[in-house]
Amino acid sequence: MVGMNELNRTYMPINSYGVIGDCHSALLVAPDGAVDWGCLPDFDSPAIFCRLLDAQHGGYFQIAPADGTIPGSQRYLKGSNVLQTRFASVSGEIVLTDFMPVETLSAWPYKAMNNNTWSREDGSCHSLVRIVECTHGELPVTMTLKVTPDYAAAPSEVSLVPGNRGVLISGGQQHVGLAVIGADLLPSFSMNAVQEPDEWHQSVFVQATLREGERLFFVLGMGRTAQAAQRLVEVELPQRNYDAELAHTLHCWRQWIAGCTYQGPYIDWVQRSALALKMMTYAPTGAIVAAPTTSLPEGVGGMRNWDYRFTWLRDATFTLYALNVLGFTEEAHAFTYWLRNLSYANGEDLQIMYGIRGERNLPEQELSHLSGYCDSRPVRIGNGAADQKQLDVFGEVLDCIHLYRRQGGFERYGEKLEGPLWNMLRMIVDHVCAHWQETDSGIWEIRDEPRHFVYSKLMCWVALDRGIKAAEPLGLEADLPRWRMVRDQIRADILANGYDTNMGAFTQSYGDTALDATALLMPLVGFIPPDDPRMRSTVDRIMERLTDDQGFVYRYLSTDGLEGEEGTFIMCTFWLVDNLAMQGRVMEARALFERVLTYAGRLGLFSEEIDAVNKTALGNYPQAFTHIALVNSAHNLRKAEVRMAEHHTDPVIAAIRLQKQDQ
Ligand SMILES: OC[C@H]1O[C@H](O[C@H]2O[C@H](CO)[C@@H](O)[C@H](O)[C@H]2O)[C@H](O)[C@@H](O)[C@@H]1O
Repeated sequence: MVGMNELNRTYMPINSYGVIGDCHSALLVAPDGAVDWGCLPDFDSPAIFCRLLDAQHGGYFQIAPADGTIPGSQRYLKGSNVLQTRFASVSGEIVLTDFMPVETLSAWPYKAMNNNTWSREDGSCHSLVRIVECTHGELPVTMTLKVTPDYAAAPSEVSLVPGNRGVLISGGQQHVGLAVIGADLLPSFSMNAVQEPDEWHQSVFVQATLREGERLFFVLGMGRTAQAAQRLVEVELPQRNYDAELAHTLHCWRQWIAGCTYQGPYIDWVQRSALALKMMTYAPTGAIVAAPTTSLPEGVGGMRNWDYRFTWLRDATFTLYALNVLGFTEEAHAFTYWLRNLSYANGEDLQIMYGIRGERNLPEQELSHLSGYCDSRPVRIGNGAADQKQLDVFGEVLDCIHLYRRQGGFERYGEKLEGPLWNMLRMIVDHVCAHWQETDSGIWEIRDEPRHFVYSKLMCWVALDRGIKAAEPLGLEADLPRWRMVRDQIRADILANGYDTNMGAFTQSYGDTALDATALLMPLVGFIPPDDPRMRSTVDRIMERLTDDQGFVYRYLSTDGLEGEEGTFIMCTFWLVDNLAMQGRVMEARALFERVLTYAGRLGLFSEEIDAVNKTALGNYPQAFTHIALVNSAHNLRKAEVRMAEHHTDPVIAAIRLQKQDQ
């Protein structure tokens, strides 16, 4: 019998998914107990579960009541990325606990750039643990496992391990082992494999009735070879103690989040964001992905579908900035190692993004055999943006190292900025001096003619500014007179060419009247005071002309060389929150911030964009950019509220206000 949950299942809202990870990869788990997205063992491995991108052909791994009408509700165990899905009915309740075990969440020590998850000698590695337990009454349970290796492009061979001990599946270069533990104690247990209509894949079904207190463990691992997968299922996985691994994994996440220094309102949101960001770090090398998914559309049915399972210098340094704000520095330490080990000959040669092991070659391909999330084609893997010139990334790298240095990061780990890292930064600043006047593709990676983007110039200014601020006090080798001169030139250039006096706003690019949300970053990077009249009117113009009916911000509305439309960009809305807060418009800022929060999924996770018409989540998920900006906005709101309270003349009222904010 096939459970109802497998029938007629199409697409779930993007932000309805729970996400679990082990800092090597992350999986998306739907509230009906189905893992619909999974690239194992690493973020950039080919997906073995991709029902998220093709409801008919993509693989998935579901554990749920046989009665598919029983709804599941998800929550994270407090302070962790361990996910629980509860299914309750009149006859009984089952609880599904999903996690990827971690030995440590310390970002240190990693091994080398060419390192990956295949770290054990026998070629086995990290795993997905799914524990299903009946907590009262009794309930028939179904497990369905459909592995579709290589993004469902490779056929697979399935074999059941005798004695109901598990399943082995091989296809393409991927070898999966599923160990089933506890079947021998359940007389009702049955397991069988059924050919799928596509003839390429088989699905494995388990049926069992669980009574109160009874449990089944399903543990999925990857082997480097078919033999390694077999050894996993027959020898290694059954020997492990999953209660102990769950306790240890919980302890690791809770110990990590306990390091969060943020105190203030929205703490649960901030901590969930921090936990999501940490999940996007790749422990073996210190890299950080922009999101663990590919091709979740920026417009449903459209072609704006991109692969985010890579490390953009921009996204990664923004992530570290947010983690730094929260008091986490180890991740920045690990990232500086990744950065230092990138291969490049000079500034020209430095890419804007790399693979998680520093790979330079990320060819963009379309997977035409997948229909895409809600028919949003094409599904892409790889990302052509890797070959673009984007001059802003230099400023982002310098700014991130600047904050890390100011927060004592180098001293904390007994390191110095001098040496290979400074050589790299100096090379970057010199490169900026030589190239800041050029056009580029900008932060939004437009696929159109390069332009003189104001934001790119702004971040060139930041690169110079932070370079000077590091070199001056530390006496580091630098062409300071040139750096100071170029910094001033860029500033004058932006003010002369990037501000439209008729419109009263900083523009997207020189000689253009289009607006761009990145203008909101100008006060945040210290280029201009937040209450400068030019900044105030820019904020007003953005609120008038670059927002939807909820006041959410589009990144731009100008052409970008791509077809189709997209939603409002959540990170940009948070930048507006920051600007309002910094201008003292704290009530407006808080209202906007709270309105955005209503668009999170039930677990507090966000994708990249919001559909202005249907009010649904769009884009890759969970998206680092959004969670970074949420953290920064909570922090900026708190600072603005403290400032307001301090300036209130009546100390009693000020104290009451502050107390209220802390509740
Ligand atoms: O809009 C077109 C571009 O969209 C993607 O880029 C966006 O995501 C990146 C990762 O988060 C981010 O760094 C960039 O600022 C965003 O615009 C896509 O990766 C690009 O290939 C595409 O051209």
